[in-house]
Amino acid sequence: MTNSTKEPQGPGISRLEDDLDPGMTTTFFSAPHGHTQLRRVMLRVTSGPDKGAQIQVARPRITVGRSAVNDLVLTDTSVSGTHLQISLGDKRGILLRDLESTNGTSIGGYRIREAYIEPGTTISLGKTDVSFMSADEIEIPLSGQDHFGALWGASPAMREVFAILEKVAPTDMSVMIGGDTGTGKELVARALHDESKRSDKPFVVLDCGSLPRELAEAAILGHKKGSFTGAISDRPGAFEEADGGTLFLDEVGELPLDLQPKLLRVLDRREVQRIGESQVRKVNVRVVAATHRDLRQMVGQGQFREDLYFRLSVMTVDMPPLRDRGEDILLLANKFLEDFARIHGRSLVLNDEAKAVLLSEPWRGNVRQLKNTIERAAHLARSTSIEPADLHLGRREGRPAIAKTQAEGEQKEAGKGLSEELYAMPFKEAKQVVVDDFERAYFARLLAKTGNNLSRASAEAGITRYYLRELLKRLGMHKSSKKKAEGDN
Ligand SMILES: Nc1ncnc2c1ncn2[C@@H]1O[C@H](COP(=O)(O)OP(=O)(O)OP(=O)(O)O)[C@@H](O)[C@H]1O
Repeated sequence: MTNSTKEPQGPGISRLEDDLDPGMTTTFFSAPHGHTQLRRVMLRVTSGPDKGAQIQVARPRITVGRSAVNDLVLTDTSVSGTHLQISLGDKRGILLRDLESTNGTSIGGYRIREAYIEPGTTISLGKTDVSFMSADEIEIPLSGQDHFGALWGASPAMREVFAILEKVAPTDMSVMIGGDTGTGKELVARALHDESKRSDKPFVVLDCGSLPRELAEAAILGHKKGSFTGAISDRPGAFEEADGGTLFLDEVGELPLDLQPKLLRVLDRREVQRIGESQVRKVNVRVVAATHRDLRQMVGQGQFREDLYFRLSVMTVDMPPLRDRGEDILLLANKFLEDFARIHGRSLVLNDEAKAVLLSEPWRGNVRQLKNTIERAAHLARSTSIEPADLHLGRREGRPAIAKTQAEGEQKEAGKGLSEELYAMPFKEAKQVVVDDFERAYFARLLAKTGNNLSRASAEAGITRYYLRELLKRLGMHKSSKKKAEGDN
């Protein structure tokens, strides 16, 4: 049994590469100009109900399990939907990870949660043994460009993404964009639209993560006046609004399970029926979706519909984290300084020490965090040169406490209770520390009060939902609010 006809995924997807085997995608290592290395891996089932089955794949993450979304699909009933994952993108080696399977994953009789493995390792799952074997390395071309739309990057990982986007953009293919927060998923969706023949038609964003459950269906399908409480006028849904153009389903993994068949129906039939209406309206929409979650794992765990997954993932692009593409850090930082100069009329450069600090950061918040860091530093810099102190990095551990005590009444006297350390800092830096802390506390309380409902929270705060979402993202509070909201629903 092989699943080599499965839709390929990840950067370097071979679907468009005639010279590569189907199912092949890439893992990149430092490479000569114009090409990147792929490592093709072979898995062979050596015992169990599927004995003899084997696959050859070359993609950054390979999964094994019973669901059809896996690269190696097993029929063994003691194996979980998505049982285990093998990651080739980790610089430290080939990482095997059990995906919280019911019956566990073992090597040499020892149950493991995570382990680095070598070719030749036998992995046991359920009643099945799978031999992990190495295979040959091949090369695929990289884009000659260092940007695609507003997306910049010169690393092989980004050039590989650009090469895929250049080919996919002019088509009507559905694209699923994966990757951590702040890696540029929304920018990819916009660029795909801008570079397509639909560019003069609408680009509509539907953030599935912040849609209140009771309004989600109407947001997708639209509604007729009076069809439910609050439906005060006829309204088109996202598909109608995007007609002729592109609909970007952001955080699609957060879409409630019971709504997923409705979305699938619209995608299959290319028509919508507004809530409360019998009329059917034709729509011509290209769908691009994004998620920071592992959708294949969600499918395996029954949290996301398999048919919808395949419908949305005709092509999959995984955005590499910034920590894996050090070459891009200074390029992006300089781009953000150019943007700053254009907007504020002030040209700044990074001094050598500041560059070294940037290169040593782990960038957990990815490009968004880098952008915020550079913008803040540009505002704080006292000369035309940005110094390490302006970057405010490495302060997290030793960050000054804002208040020594928050006791009632003590705040009446201006500044009473503020840490002495703040007074020792330059004014702008101190103010930023205080404002950051205030914003975090304010929005934490607001989200708790409104049950993480962004629409209600923005109304209470007197700001737009879009602005609230941007603020929460900047403060690193966006995802947690979504997760909580999901639990509430
Ligand atoms: N390659 C890039 N070049 C230039 N700017 C980038 C790049 N990647 C991300 N950015 C900038 O970083 C910020 C975050 O990007 P974006 O919102 O697209 O990320 P995301 O992956 O969609 O994040 P989230 O999952 O949190 O919604 C934006 O301001 C965007 O313009």
